[in-house]
Amino acid sequence: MIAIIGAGKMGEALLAGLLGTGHGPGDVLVTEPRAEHAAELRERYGVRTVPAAEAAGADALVLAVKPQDMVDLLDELNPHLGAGTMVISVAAGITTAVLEKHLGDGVPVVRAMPNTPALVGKGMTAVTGGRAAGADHLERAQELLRAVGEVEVVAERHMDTVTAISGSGPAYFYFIAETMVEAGVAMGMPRATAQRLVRQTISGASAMLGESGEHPVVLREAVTSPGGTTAAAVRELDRHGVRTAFTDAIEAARDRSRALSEG
Ligand SMILES: NC(=O)C1=CN([C@@H]2O[C@H](COP(=O)(O)OP(=O)(O)OC[C@H]3O[C@@H](n4cnc5c(N)ncnc54)[C@H](O)[C@@H]3O)[C@@H](O)[C@H]2O)C=CC1
Ligand SMILES: O=C(O)[C@@H]1CCC=N1
Repeated sequence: MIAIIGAGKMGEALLAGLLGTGHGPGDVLVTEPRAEHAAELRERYGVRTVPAAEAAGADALVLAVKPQDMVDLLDELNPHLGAGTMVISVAAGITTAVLEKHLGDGVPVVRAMPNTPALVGKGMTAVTGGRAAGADHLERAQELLRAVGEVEVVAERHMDTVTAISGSGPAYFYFIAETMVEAGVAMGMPRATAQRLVRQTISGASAMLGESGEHPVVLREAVTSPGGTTAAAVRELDRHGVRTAFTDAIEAARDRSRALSEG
């Protein structure tokens, strides 16, 4: 039995991803304190919603509450944990040391950082194991998360960078998409047309990146005709320091993830 505690944006994406890839609604318990949302989840997915103390007996607990709510939740779960229950936290910044401190040293914990494309089975998750997590626990966590996309095992020191790159990463693409749509509208294009062009362009570009195995520079060069339109656009991006802005943004996300571990 898998229990998802906190079915907000990320918890629900994992729930939907798991149910879409072979897990039945009877295999998953959900804890969600917002009563109205809990009712929607029961209706939409056919899962059972239960209090945290009951969910704590599942074989694998996936904790998807906000980092700021995590310590209270860990303290609430601690007395109810089943023997051998593995705990997977997806919270940004919450270290395996914090999880162990509040759950007990012998509890196998895995810190994971997924992203919302898990909802459509295209997630990217990085995982790292705590002190009591053996190879079998890490394998079980990977197997569970592979249901919603790809999984990479990383050293814990990289987890804040993972959060900044793949955890928050989808938002950067939506930001670009939003900007491209608005640019089209500003130039007089009907909004629906701009949205269609941008949606298919970004999903086509992503598919090429994913399927070709080419470095992004090679793919960008193939679009950049000598003396043409793309070169003119890229020159403007460079003039405005967009590369530096992106690097600074990703560093800010990494630093925020670090700060969240300090409470
Ligand atoms: N949204 C994203 O793209 C990603 C989020 N995460 C992590 O997932 C966690 C949740 O983030 P979001 O889903 O964006 O936030 P959210 O605010 O949408 O979801 C949090 C959920 O937890 C519930 N909750 C609060 N206290 C609870 C408790 N004591 N027991 C059970 N449920 C409780 C809330 O009602 C809410 O549904 C965060 O720790 C975040 O760092 C990780 C990767 C990506
Ligand atoms: O914004 C956040 O804090 C979470 C973690 C990664 C993506 N969303």
